[in-house]
Order: sequence, then structure tokens, then C-alpha cells
Amino acid sequence: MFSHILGFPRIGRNRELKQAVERFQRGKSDPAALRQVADDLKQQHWQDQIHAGLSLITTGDFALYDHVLDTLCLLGLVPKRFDHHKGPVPPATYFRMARGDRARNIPAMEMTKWFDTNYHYIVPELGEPPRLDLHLEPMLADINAVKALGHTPKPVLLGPVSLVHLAKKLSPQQRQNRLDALTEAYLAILKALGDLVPWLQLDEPVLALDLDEATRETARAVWRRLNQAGTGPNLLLAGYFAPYADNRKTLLQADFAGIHLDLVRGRDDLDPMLAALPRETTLSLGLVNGRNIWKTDLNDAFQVVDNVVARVGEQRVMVASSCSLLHAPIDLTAETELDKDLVAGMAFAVQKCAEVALLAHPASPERDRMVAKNQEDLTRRRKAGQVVNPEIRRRLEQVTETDLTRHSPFPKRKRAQAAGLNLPLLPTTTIGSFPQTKKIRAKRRAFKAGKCSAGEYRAFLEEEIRATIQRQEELGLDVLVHGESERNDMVEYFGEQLDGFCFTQNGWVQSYGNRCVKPPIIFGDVARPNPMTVGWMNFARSCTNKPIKAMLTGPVTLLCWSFVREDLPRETVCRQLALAVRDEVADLERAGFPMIQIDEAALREGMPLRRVDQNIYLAWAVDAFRLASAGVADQTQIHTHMCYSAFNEIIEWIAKLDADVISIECSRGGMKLLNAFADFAYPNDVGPGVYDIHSPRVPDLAEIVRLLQAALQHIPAEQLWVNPDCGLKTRNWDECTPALEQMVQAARQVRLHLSAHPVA
Ligand SMILES: Nc1nc2c(c(=O)[nH]1)N[C@@H](CNc1ccc(C(=O)N[C@@H](CCC(=O)N[C@@H](CCC(=O)N[C@@H](CCC(=O)O)C(=O)O)C(=O)O)C(=O)O)cc1)CN2
Ligand code: MET
Ligand SMILES: [Zn+2]
Repeated sequence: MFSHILGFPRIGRNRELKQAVERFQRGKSDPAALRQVADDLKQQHWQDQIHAGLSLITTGDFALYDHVLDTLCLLGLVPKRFDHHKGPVPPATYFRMARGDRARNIPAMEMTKWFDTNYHYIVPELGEPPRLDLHLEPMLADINAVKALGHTPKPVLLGPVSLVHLAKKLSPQQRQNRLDALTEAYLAILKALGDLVPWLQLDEPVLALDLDEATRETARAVWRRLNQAGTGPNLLLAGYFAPYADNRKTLLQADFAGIHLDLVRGRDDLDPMLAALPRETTLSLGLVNGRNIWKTDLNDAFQVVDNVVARVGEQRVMVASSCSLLHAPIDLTAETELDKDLVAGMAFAVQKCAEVALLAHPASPERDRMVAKNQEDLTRRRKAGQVVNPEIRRRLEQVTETDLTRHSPFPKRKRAQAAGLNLPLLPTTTIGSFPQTKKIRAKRRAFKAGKCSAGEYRAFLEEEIRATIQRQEELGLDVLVHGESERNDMVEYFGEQLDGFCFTQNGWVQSYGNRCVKPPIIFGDVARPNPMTVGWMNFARSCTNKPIKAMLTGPVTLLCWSFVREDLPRETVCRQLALAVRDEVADLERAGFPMIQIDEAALREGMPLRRVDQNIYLAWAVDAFRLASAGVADQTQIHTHMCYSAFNEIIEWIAKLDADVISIECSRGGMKLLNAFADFAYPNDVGPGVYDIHSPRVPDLAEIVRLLQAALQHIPAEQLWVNPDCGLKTRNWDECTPALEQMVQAARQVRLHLSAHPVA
């Protein structure tokens, strides 16, 4: 029986990739040095898979920045503005596509969420007629490298249907035309692969989405053509993150030699798939969860494998991870500080490879022993301390609708807040974080390593906060923030102060390009033993007479950006988090903070991919936000923030959050997002981002004025706030100071214009 994973994490055990990419971007290394790091990492990942005992070794899953960007480069699909004509895309151009170019004033390609994960991909631009120019050398080199190790490579390629579906908006004709061209390109790839490898994994993650009949029809035609190529490897179609559900029929009609099932998210697919499976088709059983850090229940998994083998025969079964392991940290053995009972229940990428390999073993005493050990480990984890907190469970039972509802409706609150705050029209503010400089990170590392005392660390951060506030005063911003310099990450920082969480030392996961996160682990009931932010906020307030907006992360985002226990419904864990945030909000209000921002950056991302599941999620997610935020008096202004959010379909739910002010990412889309707000007559205040913080490029005054004027077409001036798209932690001061100067200047200019031309 074949065993394989859908992809391995790319960053390296010690984030070698991040360091190498940053060195290259700073001009401190050359393409050869960068390539050497990439080659070493790939070798390591193959060795990890070989060592685990997997029978197919995955290639083509590595990327220096993003795998969608790599696919575009493999196909030669470089947008015109990057001025690349023919030949392999050099690294400098590759990174320019991802990050833009400040010196040459070339905007970056867009980046957005990869399905419902915290990974971000580069959005393909296929608006210009494609000039396909295949560069298969890296793909073939990897295949040959694995062969040279004496193993069977299984290359992965993002499929044409998904590539076009994920691209920036195309007309139906453009879509068809691009698909036709891509199909030819993929046929050429199959031809080039010939009989070099037995399988090619063709990823078509769009199968996790609700597709209309026309899209399915086109997809089927494309896939059939690839499958009828008559040359090249067998195609193993891989979808993941949701059941295929009503896309199943299309898939079955496309003649794939193999079909992968995500049996973590799509267990319901299994029986109907078995019932309808063509006689020759191989099934890949995705039994090991690529999205979480808990061990697989091997007893349960073997039952599935044994059943399927009994039905279709061993020859036609593979075992696999549910999706790519990109979303998991790399190696549990690096974690020496975690509670041993909890560790007994965990598996990171390397351990998951071993689980998959084991699942391909035929029944034997050895296998029985491994399963027994697995069951013992799972029991040990279940019994680990602190899992149940009776007080929290009691409090949650007592929550009523009143706890989820503000005292007065928004118009009345708005008057009460205006009286206390005295802000100008179009108030200017930021989203919370200011640059996390090397200096700040180095100090935190020294503190965590015991090389700097708590007092020294505190004094250092207070100086950072004081300086950040002074800079904001100099910039003339209306509502100030403390800058978040004390936070390693907006989720990890709160997790560290809550019961029920534990932390890895090195459990990094790629979020985009060189940026990684270290998601905390929620293993037990969540409770907040002490205030988490009040001390820093008080200090910030002592530095200025201007209003300070206190800064929290909301319950849904804490949930989505953590690894979560699986013995309670997510909804319940989320409500526990909401209670903890609610207590913090109450403490901040009592301490006299009239503005509190509760970030829900992940609210949209956490939405299930299938429409049938969405309303259930949105209902509990919105309730969790309300539970966290609604306990305050009318005068207290609740802000929230969301990034990368396609809101059009969920605007009613956004309104139900009933935040007094919402700031959202908008600038790259030229305020198009605001159509939804205008069409729905969104009642509360809105701060559409007017400055793209994801690029080092500094916007000019006219550009921001234009965006503000566009926003005023949709949102009445009385409801409009002025702010960047997101936090500034990834920028440096040289980038964000001039950008914020322009932003404040633009707000002043538009205010003047409004007072000279009052709207009737
Ligand atoms: N969880 C989460 N998800 C998110 C976001 C977010 O902010 N958090 N933002 C959106 C975009 N995604 C992002 C993800 C990560 C980063 C980011 O800046 N990550 C940092 C790491 C942040 C961190 O946790 N830093 C720690 C540890 C830093 C570190 O690496 N320290 C070095 C030393 C640092 C030095 O001397 O330079 C070391 O230990 O070796 C800290 O500050 O304490 C990075 O990759 O560089 C930004 C945006 C969406 N998803
Ligand atoms: C990813 S959303 C970021 C919100 C947070 N308050 C910040 O400014 O960094
Ligand atoms: Zn954001």
C-alpha cells in the first residue's frame, strides 16, 4: 500500500527559510546562497519522509515564498509590470512580484487567505493574455534528486482549474480562454514527465467550495483532457479542507486514476465515494489531520483502512495526510518544555509522517503493539491536568441574551460617545501595532532567556511606548494606540496569560512568505486569572492627553489562530475565550478607557467553506464577539478590526456584531469593498483602510485623498474614520512615518473640502 503526505512544511526546523529569504532581500546574499538553503531544506524534508517510512516522497511542495507564486513562475505567468520577458524567473523578480518594489514604484501582486487557513497566497493575475513559457527544470531536478536517493518521487502541482478560480476577477470568456491555454501547458508538463514518476498529485482545492454547474462542467472537460493525455504519470486528484459533497459526481466523471479524500473534514464522502468508485480508481485516504497537532486515533484510522481495503483491495488504496502538512509545526521532539502528558497526545509534521507510514502496514503483532501504545497515549492526554474548570462551565451556563446586547441602540450610543470624546469629522487612527523592530525582538529574546531582568524589560517597553506615543502626537493622529511592542503576537500574547493554553518553543508555521506564527495550543478550559493589558494601557495613557484606544484580540481570532482541543465543540471553546475577553473589557472600562478595540481579524477566515455550514458558524462567532464586547456602558466605544475580508456575503452578520466602529482592509481594492456597506446601509461607523501596509511602498497624498473621496461615495462623512489597512508591525519607521503623514494630511484636506462644500 502506498503511503504519502500532501506536502511538507517549508520553513525548516529553525526557520532557516525565513532567515535566508530576509538575508537575500536585504542584499546580504546572492541567488546561489539562497538556492543552497532551499536545496538543503528540500533534502532534509525528503530525508524526514524517507526516515518515517513513507513510500512516495513528495516533491514540488517547496517554495521560497509561496507555492501559487511558484506555479505561476513554472508556467511563465509573470504580469507585464515586472518586465520579465522570457526564461526562468530570477529570484529578484520573484520577490518583486510578492512584495512590490518601492524604488521602482511597482505595486506587489495581491495576497489573500488560502481557503480557511492562516496561510496567504499570491493571487494570480491572468487578465493579460497568458504568454505561457514553461520552466520545468526545477521540477525535474527535484524528481531526479529523490530518485538518486533510491526512492519514488511524487511531484505535486496546483491544478489549472484552481489556478484560474483563485485568480483576480476574469470575465467568463477570459476564464475559458485561460483554461484552454493552461490545459495545453499542463498537457505539455505531463508529456515532459513521461514515465519518470508513477503518480502526479494534482491539487484542486477549489473542490472544497460550492461550485456552480458551469464551473463544474468546464472543470470536468479540462480534467478529462488531462486524463486522456495518453502519456505521463497517473493523476492523483487532491482536494481538501471540506467534503467534495456535490462536486463528487463531477470528479468521478473526470477519469482520474486516483482520488484523495480528506477524511478529517470530509468523512461523509467516504461511503458514497466507495459506492460509486470506478473499478480501476485508487483511493488516497487522508486520515492524519494536517491542520492540528493532536495524534491520530490509530484504532479508528485502521478501521477505515481495513474497511476500504476489504472493499476495493489493497492495490487500490493509499494512506495519506488529510491535506498538506504546511499548516502544522515541524518536529515535536524539539519541544522539551511541554507537559509530558500533553505531549503524549501530540504529533507535528515529522510525527504525522510516521503515523501515515504506520497506517500502510498490514496487520501484525508489531502493528497491534503500536496501536495499543497510541491508545495509551491518547488516554494519558485526556487525563492531563486542568482540562475542566467547573467555575467557567457554570458561568457559561448562566449567560443570557441580555449579556450579548448593548444597553442602547447605536444612534444613542453614538451621541453619548461623541459628547465624551470630542473628535473631529473623519477621525484619524491606526490599527494598533507599530514597527516590531529588531531591537524590540532582541530585548524580548534576552528577557525570555533570562539575560535581562523583568524590571529592565518593563522599563525598555515603557520607553518604546512613550516614544511611539510621541511619534503619533507629532504625526497629529486623533486617536492614539500604545503600539503593541510588549506583544510577540496578537494571539500568542493573550494565550500566554490565559489558563487552558500551552506553548511550543519552536512550533512555527508559515503565515506568508518569510512571516511565521507560533500558534498557541488550547488544551483545557480557558480562564483569565488576571488582567492582561490594563497595566500597559495605564502607562500609555500617562504619556499623553490624547485619547488612547485600548487593544485586545477577540475570541474568534484567538480560536482560529490557535491549535484547539478536539474534545469540546469549537463553539464552546470560543465562548470560554469570549468570557475571558469580556472580563478584560470590563477591567479596561473600570480603569477609565473610553475606547476599546477587539480585533477579529480571523472572523471571515474561520467561516466554513461550504454554504450549508456557514450560518451556524456565523451565529456562534457573532455571539462570541457580542459576549466579549456588550457588557460596557453606552459611552464606551467598541472598535473592531478585520483584514483580508470579503464581506459582501456576510455584511448582515458584520452589522450584528454591533461594534461602534469597524476598521477594514480596503486600499488595494480601491474601496470596492464598501459597495457592500453602502448597499446594506451599514449603520455604524467604518474605517476603510486607505494605506496598504503589506507593501513597503509609501502612498502619496493624492492617492489617499482619492481613496477617501471614493469612500465618501459609499459612507456618510459622519460615519467615516481614517486609518491604514492593518497593523504596522511588519513595516519599519522609515516606511510608516511618511505614509501616516500623508494619511493625516489627506484627512485634513478632505475635512476642509467637506466644510467648504457641506453635503445637504
Ligand atoms: N497569529 C497571527 N496571525 C496573523 C497575523 C498576526 O499578526 N498573528 N497577521 C496577519 C498576517 N500574518 C502575519 C503573521 C506573522 C507576522 C510576523 O511578524 N511574524 C514574525 C514573528 C512574530 C513573533 O511571534 N515574534 C516573537 C519571536 C521573534 C523571533 O523570531 N525572535 C528571534 C530573535 C529576533 C531578533 O533578534 O531579531 C529569535 O528568537 O530567534 C517575538 O516577537 O517575541 C516573523 O515571522 O518574523 C506578521 C503577519 C494574519 N495572520
Ligand atoms: C492581523 S490584524 C492586526 C491587528 C493588531 N491590532 C495590529 O495592529 O497588529
Ligand atoms: Zn489586520
